[in-house]
Amino acid sequence: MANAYINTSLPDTADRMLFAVPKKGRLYDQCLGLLNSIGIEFNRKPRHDIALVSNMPIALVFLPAADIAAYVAKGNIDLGITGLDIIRESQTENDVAELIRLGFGKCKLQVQAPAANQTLKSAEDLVGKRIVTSFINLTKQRFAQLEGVDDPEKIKTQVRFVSGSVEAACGLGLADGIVDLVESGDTMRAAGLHAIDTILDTESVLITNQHPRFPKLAQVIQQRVEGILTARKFVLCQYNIARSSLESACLITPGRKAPTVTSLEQEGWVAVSVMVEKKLIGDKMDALTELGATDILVLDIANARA
Ligand SMILES: Nc1ncnc2c1ncn2[C@@H]1O[C@H](COP(=O)(O)OP(=O)(O)OP(=O)(O)O)[C@@H](O)[C@H]1O
Ligand SMILES: O=P(O)(O)OC[C@H]1O[C@H](OP(=O)(O)OP(=O)(O)O)[C@H](O)[C@@H]1O
Ligand SMILES: [Mg+2]
Repeated sequence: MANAYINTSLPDTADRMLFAVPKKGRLYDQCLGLLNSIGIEFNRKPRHDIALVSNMPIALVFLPAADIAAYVAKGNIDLGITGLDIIRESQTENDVAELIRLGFGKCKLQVQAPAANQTLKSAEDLVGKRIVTSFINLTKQRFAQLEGVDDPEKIKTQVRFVSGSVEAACGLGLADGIVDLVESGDTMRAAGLHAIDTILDTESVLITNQHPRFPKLAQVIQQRVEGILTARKFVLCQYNIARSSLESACLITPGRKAPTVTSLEQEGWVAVSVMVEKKLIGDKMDALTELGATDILVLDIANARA
C-alpha cells in the first residue's frame, strides 16, 4: 500500500536551485516582472507555493518576504529576493551574500511620532517611552545608540512587536511612537504622524547563501538581472554629426566605454551610436542639437550584457 503521507502533488525539487520570491505584498509584482524579463518560465498553480521553472533547473519558492533572508542564511534556500530592511532585521547580513540591489521596493525605515505632539520632535524625545514596530531588532539597536547602551536588550525604551498596521498604534493609545516603513508618506500622514528619524534606507536585493549549492547557476541569474537593470537604466542614442564636431559630441555622450562611430555616405559626417542614462537623455539631446547633430534617435534597450 502506498505511503499515505507522501504528498504526490508536491513537485520534486531535487537537483534544482531553490529561488525564493515574496509570495504577495509590495515586492510581488516587481519580482514577477523581473523573473519574466530574465527569461524564467514557470506555471504557478493556484495555492501552490512551489513552481518548477520549465527552462532552467530552478524551483521558485513563494514565501513571505519577511522570512526569505533567514531561509537563505540557513541554506534551506539558495537564492532569494527580499528587502534590505528584512536582512538587517533578521540579522542575517553576515550569512547571506548581497548580489545586486534591484532598484525597487525603495523606502525608509523611520521613527514616527504624532505630528500634533510638540514634545516629540526627535528620536531622543522617545527615549524611555513606548514604541510599537514590526522591526524590533533595528528599533532596539537605534534606541541603544540613543541611550548610549551597548546591549540593545538593556534599553529603557519599551519596544513592542506588532505584525502589521503599525501606524494605528499611536492613535489607539498603545504607543508614543512607531517605527515603520515610509515610501510616499501617505500612510504616515493619514495616521497623523510625522517622521522624526531615519533608521535605514532600504530597497530590494538579490541574495544568495554564502556557500551556494549552485554557484554557476546563481551567477547566470545574477548576470541576467544585471543585464536587465542596465537595460532599464540606459537608452541607445543615435545621431549624425559633422566630423569636425565629433570630439565635442563625444564629450556630451561619452557612452559606457566609448561611442560607436561609423562613417556616413555624406562627406565630412559620421553616425554615432551610444548608451546614455535614461534620466539624462533630455539634456543630452538639447546639447547635441545645439552642437548641430541631426537625426537624433532614442531607442529603448530590451536587454544588455557588459
Ligand atoms: N510602501 C512601501 N514601498 C516600497 N517598499 C516597501 C513598502 N512597504 C514595504 N516595502 C518593502 O517590501 C518588503 C515587504 O513588505 P510587504 O508589505 O510587501 O510585506 P508584508 O507586510 O508581509 O505584506 P502585506 O503588506 O501584503 O501583508 C518590506 O520589507 C520592504 O522592503
Ligand atoms: O509611505 P507609504 O507609501 O504610504 O507606504 C508605507 C506603508 O507601506 C507599508 O505597508 P503595507 O501597505 O504593505 O501594509 P502593511 O502595514 O499591512 O504591511 C508600510 O508598512 C507602511 O504602512
Ligand atoms: Mg506590508
